Amino acid sequence: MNNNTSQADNAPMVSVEHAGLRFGDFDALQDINLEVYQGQTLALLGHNGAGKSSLIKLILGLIKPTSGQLTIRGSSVAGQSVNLGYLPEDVSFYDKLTGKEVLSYFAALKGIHPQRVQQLIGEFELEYAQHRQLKTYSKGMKQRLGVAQAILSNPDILLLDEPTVGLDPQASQFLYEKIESLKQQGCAVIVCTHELAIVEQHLDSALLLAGGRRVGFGSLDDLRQASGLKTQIKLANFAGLVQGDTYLQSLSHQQALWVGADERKAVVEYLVQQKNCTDFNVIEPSLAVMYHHFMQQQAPNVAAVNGELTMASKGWLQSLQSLFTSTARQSSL
Ligand SMILES: Nc1ncnc2c1ncn2[C@@H]1O[C@H](COP(=O)(O)OP(=O)(O)OP(=O)(O)O)[C@@H](O)[C@H]1O
Repeated sequence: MNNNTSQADNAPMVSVEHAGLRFGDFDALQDINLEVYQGQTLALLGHNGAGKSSLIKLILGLIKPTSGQLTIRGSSVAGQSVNLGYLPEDVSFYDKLTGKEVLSYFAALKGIHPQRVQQLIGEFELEYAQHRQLKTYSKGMKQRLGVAQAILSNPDILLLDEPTVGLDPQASQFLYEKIESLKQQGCAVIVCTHELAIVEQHLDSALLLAGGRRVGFGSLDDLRQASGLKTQIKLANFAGLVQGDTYLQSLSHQQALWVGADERKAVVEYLVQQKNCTDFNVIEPSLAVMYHHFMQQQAPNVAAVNGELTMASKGWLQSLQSLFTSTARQSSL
């Protein structure tokens, strides 16, 4: 892993241009564009079936795009010699092996020194369980082992498919701390997740997918700008400040000010200049709020299922419809 070059003059580690992926007559991905740089984390977000895992498989070179192109450090995936680490969605190892045996097996496959195995067992706090069979491991222990396996070779690019699913908050935090330290060493991290609150604290950019299409891409600030969602500014002395101030009155609604991303800086500067404004709190739209905003923009294709918003592909909607029809038919018999 090389972290000597600065991000600014660096070529992207991963670049995807107008990539599409078809399974038969079904478009799993359409016109996807993204870039990920050294030392950055990209979050892949989207509803079930949006195409996140398919995109990860494209980047890994496990499947080929049916249109567009994908390059790793400027070379086509097929010709690249970059070091990739991967944690699949449903990580499962042979459960009669011990944790140490699993890591040693992968290290031997990749020609990695056994010392690295012992180092990772220590880093991932698995010393106490290293000689136990995996069938005795909890979900969190297996997940830690899975991430340790993914970073055995000090990868340049690390792809994690739902790494924190089923983990308690502390275990999730632990994994993201590991990801942060890999980023510091120059690793580009791509993480696919539904856990927006935690990934929001660690991402550099996010790609939002709906129905196989890109519906948002960029840093949190870029997404805020693109969404048009407003920032809330809560004033400790709301009435005292807003009364008689036509500028603040124009921004006020329900005991707070609401400002667009482009006017936020000016409003904050204005407030700082007000003598009786001693305390205010700026609340940006969260990643979760923006996620729902971008998904709802796809309203014609969105179906509410089990109380959750789910983007439905045409085929999926049709099968759901026929299921309802057949259930209705059965109940009327
Ligand atoms: N091998 C395949 N053949 C046909 N269709 C596939 C294949 N793999 C995936 N798909 C379809 O492509 C779409 C995207 O699937 P994918 O697994 O990438 O979604 P996802 O965003 O990772 O979903 P989840 O959040 O549920 O894991 C889905 O409609 C899925 O059924």
